Amino acid sequence: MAEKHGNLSINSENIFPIIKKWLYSDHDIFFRELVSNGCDAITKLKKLDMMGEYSLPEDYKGKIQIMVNPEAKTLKFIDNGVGMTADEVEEYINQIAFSGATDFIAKYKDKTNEDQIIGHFGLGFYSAFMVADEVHIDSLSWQEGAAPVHWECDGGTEFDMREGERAEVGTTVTLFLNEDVLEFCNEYKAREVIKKYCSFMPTEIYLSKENTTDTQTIDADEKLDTDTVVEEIKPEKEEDKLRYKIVKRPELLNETTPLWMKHPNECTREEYLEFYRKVFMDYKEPLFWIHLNMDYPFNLKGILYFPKINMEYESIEGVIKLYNNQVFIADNIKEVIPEFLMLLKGVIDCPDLPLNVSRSALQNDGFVKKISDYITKKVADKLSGMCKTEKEEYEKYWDDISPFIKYGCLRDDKFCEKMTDYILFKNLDGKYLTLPECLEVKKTDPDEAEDTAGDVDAKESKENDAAQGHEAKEDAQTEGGQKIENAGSVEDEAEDAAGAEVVDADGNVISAGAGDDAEEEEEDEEEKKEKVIYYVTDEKQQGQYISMFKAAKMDAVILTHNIDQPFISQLEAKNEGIKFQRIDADLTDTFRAKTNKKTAKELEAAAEAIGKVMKKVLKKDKITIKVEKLKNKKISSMITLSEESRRMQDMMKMYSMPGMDMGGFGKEGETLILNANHPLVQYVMDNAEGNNVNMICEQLYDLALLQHAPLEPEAMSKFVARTNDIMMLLTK
Ligand SMILES: Nc1ncnc2c1ncn2[C@@H]1O[C@H](COP(=O)(O)OP(=O)(O)OP(=O)(O)O)[C@@H](O)[C@H]1O
Repeated sequence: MAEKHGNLSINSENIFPIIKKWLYSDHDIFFRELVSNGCDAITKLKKLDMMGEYSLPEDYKGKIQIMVNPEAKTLKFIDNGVGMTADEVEEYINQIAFSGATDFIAKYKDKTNEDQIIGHFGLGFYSAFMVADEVHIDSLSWQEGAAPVHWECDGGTEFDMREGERAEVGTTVTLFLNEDVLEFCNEYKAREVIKKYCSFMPTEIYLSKENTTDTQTIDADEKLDTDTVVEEIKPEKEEDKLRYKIVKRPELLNETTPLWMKHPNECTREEYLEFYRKVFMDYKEPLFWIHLNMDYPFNLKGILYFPKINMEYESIEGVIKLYNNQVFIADNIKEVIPEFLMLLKGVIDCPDLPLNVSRSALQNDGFVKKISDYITKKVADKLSGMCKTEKEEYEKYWDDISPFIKYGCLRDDKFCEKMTDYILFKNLDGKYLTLPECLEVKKTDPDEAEDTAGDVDAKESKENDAAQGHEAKEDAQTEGGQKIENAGSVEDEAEDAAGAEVVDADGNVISAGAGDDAEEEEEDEEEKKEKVIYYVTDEKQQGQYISMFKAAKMDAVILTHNIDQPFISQLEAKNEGIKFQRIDADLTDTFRAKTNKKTAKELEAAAEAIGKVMKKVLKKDKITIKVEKLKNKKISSMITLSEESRRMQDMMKMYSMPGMDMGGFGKEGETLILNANHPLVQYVMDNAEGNNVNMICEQLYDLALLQHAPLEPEAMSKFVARTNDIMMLLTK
């Protein structure tokens, strides 16, 4: 062919400095582009063979060789694909590819934020100039009679083309590296980058050092025709084999059929685990995985692993690697993968993705949204399916996966809808219940429960027999025994007791609704509709309340994770009639002895009197003081903290700036409940002016506080000193 010197048809003065500067942050991407071109060329040649237009040699094996040469400061990409004729180089490299690169630059040169470009697809061949001062192409086309072509360009707008010397069909691209990026011709660096981008490309990729003197030793029977023997190693003992020292073989760096490309039925558990270890370098076994495999309406394959998350010690950071036809694009592209799934580890391969567009365009791409929705749906299907058919396994994983699922519910409405019935709640007995199971009504009779606790005297027990009979009948209909109580049902139950006369702890007949006005009944109706799920946030701190609940055969669920508060708030917002209440938020009727209206009035009056004394002694005006007749006579005092106030306080704490005074919000909604059934409280009621009343009041308050939260340091010192004083009294 005639030598040719030409001008590259572009308007820009020189696009290469722009390419170099602009793609600076991930300029290793040229590896991916040049290897991809080689892969494409091999695929094309195989297709020509299949179509009968070309005949591949018997022993043909498509492969890409990458050769580093630190001395010459070059990098070579050699493929045995279709190759190019001079005309094709003219068309594809001088015109199309160049104009492609120019368009690309023109489109994005004003975007200062490099992050806006996904993977820089579309830059192709010219990405070589990001790192090379000069690039050569040596190619021989598959076409019969084609002459080899040599093309070179030194990074300006001019190129030279002449007949080349390449003797085999295929292409060699040689990069003469810029002094700033010589690291790329270091074998180790090259391996790292190739592994990053090309680990799963569909053609074998070999790395070697040009003219290397490195050697390796092999058994004689392993020798290949391509090996260069440096030395024969004679066996020392007769029974040993003959060995050869050979020039180090090129190293195969990729896996051409990654696990996600196989059908799930063909993959073994060990293969999934092996793949996980290799790709994510995580030697902890994942909990389980989902193999995505779909061809319609779009092509998507992948494997998502649920890693074992230890929330207390590690921050959760997943990795989802995105591939396009086995070519790595990037990690964690949130436009394609729903954000909450970023906690997982996995690979997604979607050849249909439009990757040469900006991220903002991806966000608005309906197709990308569909992919994202599909992934979400698949994950929800897998989880709900597991909950339905492998409940035991699901329960086993629950503690690990629950923060992830709850986070998903908070972030994604559709996921939330699908998962709501498969969220598990661990109850006080360590059993896992679904939300519907939690809400199943357990018509508990407080008195029967109290009997079991052994804290009710015989009189009370007998008096409530009527209600118990009813309870037994109901219980038989309630599946699984102990359920979380339906607020409002307790009172109704007692009153419904088929005309039975219900008597309070003092022997007074309760009016059982006869005297109640219509308004009260309406309120009951309202209450009935609202289902309360009690919860515990700290099993140790709320231990006293847990004991009370257990004694009363009431249940609660354990919600100790940070994410639980926003999660339950969302559940409440989305499910009218469901209310979550911390175990110490209020005194439920279950714990109160039944009283008639007269006693209630008396207690109110007593509360007012004792309240004054208490407030004065404790120097707290905000505190609410109630006097109740608790069935458990061992409890003298307890604190409740209204759910709303507590949530508000928690929120304020969470958002408070350092140093912000929280005092204004402190303890609002706090109620001190004094048990009129306890002799100490009775003593205070009867002896408001008594000698030790102050001390008793303070002690009652501190004891109540202690069961609810740790004491502040100052309060603790006072408590200890006072307790000593009280013990001194015992010595007298
Ligand atoms: N190793 C190669 N063997 C044969 N043809 C090649 C080779 N490298 C490049 N080409 C030809 O040059 C053209 C332009 O390459 P370039 O990498 O710039 O863009 P592309 O591969 O078409 O698309 P992309 O921008 O997605 O990489 C290719 O389409 C191909 O026809």
